Amino acid sequence: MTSRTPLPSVTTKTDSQPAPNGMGNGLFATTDINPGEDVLHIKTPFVAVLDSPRLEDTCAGCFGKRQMETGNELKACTGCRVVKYCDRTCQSKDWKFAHSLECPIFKEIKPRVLPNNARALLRIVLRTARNKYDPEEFKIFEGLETHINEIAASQGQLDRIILTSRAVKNYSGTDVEEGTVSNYAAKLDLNSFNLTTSMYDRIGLYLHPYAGLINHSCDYNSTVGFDGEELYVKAMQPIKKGEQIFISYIDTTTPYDIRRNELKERYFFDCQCTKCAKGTETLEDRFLSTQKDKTPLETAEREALQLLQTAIASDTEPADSIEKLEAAMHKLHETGAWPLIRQPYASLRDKLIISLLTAGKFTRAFIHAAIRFLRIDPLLYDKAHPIRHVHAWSLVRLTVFLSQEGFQSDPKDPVQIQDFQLNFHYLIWYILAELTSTQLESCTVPSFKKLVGNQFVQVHNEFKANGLDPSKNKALLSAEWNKLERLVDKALEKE
Ligand SMILES: C[S@@+](CC[C@H](N)C(=O)[O-])C[C@H]1O[C@@H](n2cnc3c(N)ncnc32)[C@H](O)[C@@H]1O
Repeated sequence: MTSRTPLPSVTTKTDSQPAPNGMGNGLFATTDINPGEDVLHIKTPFVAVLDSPRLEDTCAGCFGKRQMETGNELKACTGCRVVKYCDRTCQSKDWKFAHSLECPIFKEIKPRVLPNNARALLRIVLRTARNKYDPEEFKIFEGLETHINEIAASQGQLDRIILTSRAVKNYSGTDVEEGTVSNYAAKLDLNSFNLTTSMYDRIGLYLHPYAGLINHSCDYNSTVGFDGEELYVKAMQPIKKGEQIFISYIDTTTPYDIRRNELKERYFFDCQCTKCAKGTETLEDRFLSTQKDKTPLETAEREALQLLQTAIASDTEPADSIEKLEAAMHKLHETGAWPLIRQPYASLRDKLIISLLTAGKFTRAFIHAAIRFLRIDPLLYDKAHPIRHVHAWSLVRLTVFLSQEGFQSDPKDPVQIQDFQLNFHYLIWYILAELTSTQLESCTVPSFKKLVGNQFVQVHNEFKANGLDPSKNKALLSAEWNKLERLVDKALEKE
């Protein structure tokens, strides 16, 4: 049963109610919800804007969704030349939504480009002045939490909000009072989401007041994803009628203290979820040994984090990043007590895979993607979690690439892939078959599911054209799988 709220763009199986334990309001299931089902689907944002670096390479109308399908080269808006679009369809949609109002302002202040939060605030103010918001939606927006008292106590954030609001008030010429604009800015800070592609890469920020009502738990039951401008909140576990919907505001794979500090600093609350109730007893906090003296571990962590900082600095060359990330991972590994899944180890590997791809080191990227797929993700993420599916997909893409382009192993690779005599085609089929068979319960968004489904059909048809059907050859598939397991084990021995 899907119900419609009185809000025009919202379809949901929830309603909003006061939540227990001082959480303010929250969303609660109005029916039982199965894993993979939509808890909430929002067609049109209240506001969504691209991060400044993405203005260059992402369509401001479809946020990359149509762009991926059409492959069109983006064209800059001829008025302001700040935002770009796939074509007239994307341009005219955004023009009607808000760009007609902001375009003359962007043009006037060029070459300066406002940062993402100021552009979002400007859109809210301009749309409000033109009565472009649905009154019910706006009422929920006005009721959203701001934590203005806590913000007032942290001078840095207050100063930033005041400066942004003042600038937006001036540029927009609105007669809304500066205090009200600041209140909107505080709401935006607290309640906005990372706008992501259907592959879960961040591209901007997004706000819808109804989605802003969802509270956090480190032991969350739902996840958020975007397909263009559409937001999907999907159930990751079975949710019973009356249960509260929880998402994660932060990376919940980090240890207890880090999670709690982040929630306190950014969202001003002490998390009381079931995971935090277990304190430092959960997987995320565990070391491999119980040595009493933690100094060597703390030193290794500090040094690894320093290396990470320099590795991700914008002026670091990919080859240099790779060296630093590998050195950081080695430092943690060397302690003999740091599990692969304990942060920052797992996220160092994520960043390493990206740097290896950028540097064209595809064989090593494949090895680390396989380690992540087999040894890390199953422990860190629920099987319906979109991150798991996206990582599996990137392993598929890498395997396809190696199988089509051929490869030459790098002597620096922890193992030489050719020694394992992998049959890439069967591996690709196997991972895609797994991904496809779990699509229904997975929390990924429709475009992602379509991409995976199409690729599987294509790969399966190629096998069929050669008179083969991998689903009938379980022994061969399992032999390939064992080879991959061995490759991963050997690579980890060398880490
Ligand atoms: C995005 S808002 C969520 C909606 C909010 N409850 C409201 O009524 O507007 C985030 C704020 O909700 C509250 N909140 C969310 N999750 C919480 C939790 N697990 N424990 C306590 N407060 C929470 C905090 O005040 C937090 O700053």
